[in-house]
Amino acid sequence: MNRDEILTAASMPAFGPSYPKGPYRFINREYMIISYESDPDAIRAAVPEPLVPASNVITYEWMRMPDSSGFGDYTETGTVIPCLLDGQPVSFTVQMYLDDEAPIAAGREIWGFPKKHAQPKLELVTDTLTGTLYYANERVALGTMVYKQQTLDEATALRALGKDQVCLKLIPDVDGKPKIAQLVKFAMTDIAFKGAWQGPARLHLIPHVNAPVADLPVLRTRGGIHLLADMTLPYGKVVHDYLEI
Ligand SMILES: CC(=O)CC(=O)O
Repeated sequence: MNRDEILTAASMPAFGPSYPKGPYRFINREYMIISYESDPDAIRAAVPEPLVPASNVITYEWMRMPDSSGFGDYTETGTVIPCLLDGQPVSFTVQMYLDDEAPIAAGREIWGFPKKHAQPKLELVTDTLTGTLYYANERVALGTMVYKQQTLDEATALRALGKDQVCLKLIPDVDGKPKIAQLVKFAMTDIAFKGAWQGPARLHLIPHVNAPVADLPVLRTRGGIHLLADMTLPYGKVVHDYLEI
């Protein structure tokens, strides 16, 4: 393998890369997003400066991605905190759990998604849209929402899907010291809306040391939205570099 071949490899391992180069297109990406009130001190502790929490209402989300270029068929779940960055609204992803190695590796290495391997599920069970998360054989999250009872307008859904997102990317150097410590921003593009609904939802989070979803406790559930769309995840942009300060 020569230098050019090494530098154009899509990802590690160069001999059988975990994921190809982008763009990454998702067909029929389905979301169940449950909003809930949580503890303001716990929220502040989970948010890296200079991001500032926008409110004490945060979201716990499930995503089904049955047809994703380069990544395949997988399910993901995790916590997102609405924040402000230089006064602008962004969504900060605190933790994510998924069942597919390719997007775990790509998500962590490219954008800094806080992804861990686990067993999430999002499915329609009789009349109930149902999300679960199992970590190390234990159930740590259960979300339920009524199914397609009330539509949500397309403009609101597109605003939610296209909102700027931010991740904290942390990659150590060979000596264990930080090599990359950045906030990375990106937003979904080329969104093809396919449907959106809203309605009552419930969320139950169970304490677990290695999947600490319940460390942002549910004080009151506000409601859920259910979205279906195609979209592209583009590369990101560094908006804050902790090593340059
Ligand atoms: C690869 C990714 O990080 C995208 C996703 O799983 O949402």
